[in-house]
Amino acid sequence: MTHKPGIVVTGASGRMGQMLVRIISESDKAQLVGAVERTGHDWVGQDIGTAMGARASGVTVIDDPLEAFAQAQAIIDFTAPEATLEFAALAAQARLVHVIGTTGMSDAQIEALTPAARHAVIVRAGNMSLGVNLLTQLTRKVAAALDEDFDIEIIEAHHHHKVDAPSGTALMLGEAAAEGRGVALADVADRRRDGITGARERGNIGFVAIRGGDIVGEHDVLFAAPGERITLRHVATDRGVFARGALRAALWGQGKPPGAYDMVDVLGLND
Ligand SMILES: NC(=O)C1=CN([C@@H]2O[C@H](COP(=O)(O)OP(=O)(O)OC[C@H]3O[C@@H](n4cnc5c(N)ncnc54)[C@H](OP(=O)(O)O)[C@@H]3O)[C@@H](O)[C@H]2O)C=CC1
Ligand SMILES: O=C(O)C1=N[C@H](C(=O)O)C[C@H](O)C1
Repeated sequence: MTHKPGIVVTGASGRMGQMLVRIISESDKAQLVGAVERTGHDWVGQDIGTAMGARASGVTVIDDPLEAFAQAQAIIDFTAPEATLEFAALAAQARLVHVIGTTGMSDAQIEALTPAARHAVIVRAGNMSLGVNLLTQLTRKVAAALDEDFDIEIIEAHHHHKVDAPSGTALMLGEAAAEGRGVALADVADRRRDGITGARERGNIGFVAIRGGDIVGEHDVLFAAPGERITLRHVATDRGVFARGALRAALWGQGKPPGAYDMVDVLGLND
């Protein structure tokens, strides 16, 4: 029998945490070996399956990440920036594959992952779906083909619980558009529109965030010129696409040299 990599899910009670627990439990390529929640969380001490209202899984939710990581080959982490930094240090100590889906990280927080990536395989992406990662490639190509007569706007929509804006995906798409244009996103990003903003600046890449209801995640890249418009669109209707992407990343990372990777590496989209 082949060895199935053991995976720990952090933030196991969250929307993505529960989806990951389900997807890993159904997989014949990996096994769930740990579920971590914050100290004081109601689910600590309970079986993760039972806490989710499903069948008992044999995995108890614990609040000591290091204890959980000791059993594992990979952790999948969709939590919050401060927590992700803490988990990265521990995953590096344990030489694990650390798959990071957490968004809303500042540039300084992303930079702070660098020491961990010397010891661990870190796969980080603002969106783990195949569709969005393909969309970034298309966005880069379209942006490279068009001149600044085409205003680029990135419009994203998410559920009302989401705490960060623009979404991680919107920023990935913005980076791709800026790369296509041969400019730095930081120089052209327009993230604040309120009041008398003045006319739109030529060459800027604008971001618009919609929050409402249970929208899973929708992203449009609009290229608007006088007389014509192009829209590239991705719509996620099921969080399973992110969880399956993350599991694929955790498996892909096994045996890879330490370093910082993304889903384009995992999916081989640059090959
Ligand atoms: N890259 C991708 O493909 C995707 C990324 N995401 C991102 O994943 C993240 C989580 O999203 P979602 O599941 O909807 O959010 P939830 O709020 O539903 O879940 C977050 C989980 O992380 C836990 N958590 C938060 N802060 C800490 C902390 N400091 N220490 C320990 N645990 C912590 C929460 O616990 P508690 O409830 O106790 O706070 C909760 O269990 C977001 O950043 C989101 O943008 C989401 C979908 C796809
Ligand atoms: O918070 C979410 O839900 C999502 N977050 C990611 C993001 O910020 O882009 C990915 C996905 O769109 C869902």
